[in-house]
Amino acid sequence: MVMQRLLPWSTGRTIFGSAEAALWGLKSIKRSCLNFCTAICKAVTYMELKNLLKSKKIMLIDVREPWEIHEYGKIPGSVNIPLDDVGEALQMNPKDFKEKYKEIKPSKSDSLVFSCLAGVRSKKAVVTAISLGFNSAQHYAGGWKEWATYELSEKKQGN
Ligand SMILES: O=S(=O)([O-])[S-]
Repeated sequence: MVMQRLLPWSTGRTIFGSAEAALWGLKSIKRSCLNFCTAICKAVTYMELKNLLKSKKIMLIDVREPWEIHEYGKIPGSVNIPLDDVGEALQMNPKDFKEKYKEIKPSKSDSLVFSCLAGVRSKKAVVTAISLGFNSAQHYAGGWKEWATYELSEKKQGN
């Protein structure tokens, strides 16, 4: 009798307890992912990117959508691979990559820098690239937004 009275309460508590545990688990996973991204996503500055581009030692991959590039412009020398295609592109065979992107496919030891508008998508691209073994992948957190601002002010100063 006592057990019967307790059962609904205890079942409810169990369900509630499980939901609470699941929620805590999800929050903890989210926190870990954010920490993971922050820890592994190395970022380059505007000046570092400029120097890297000059040295031709990197492949700069712009992960914005093609329409954004047509509409707003792009960092000279960048290759457009939209974020959703990054994983597939980095797993393509070199011949298909060359055919599709008109560039030599980077090797896992090559330096990759991802950029987007303001650093959100490029950070995700770094996580994808690193998960595929491109361990020196970095991103330009300032993105097109910062690049365009700096370039404009450099032009105004006549540099
Ligand atoms: O390009 S963005 O994802 O930073 S807005």
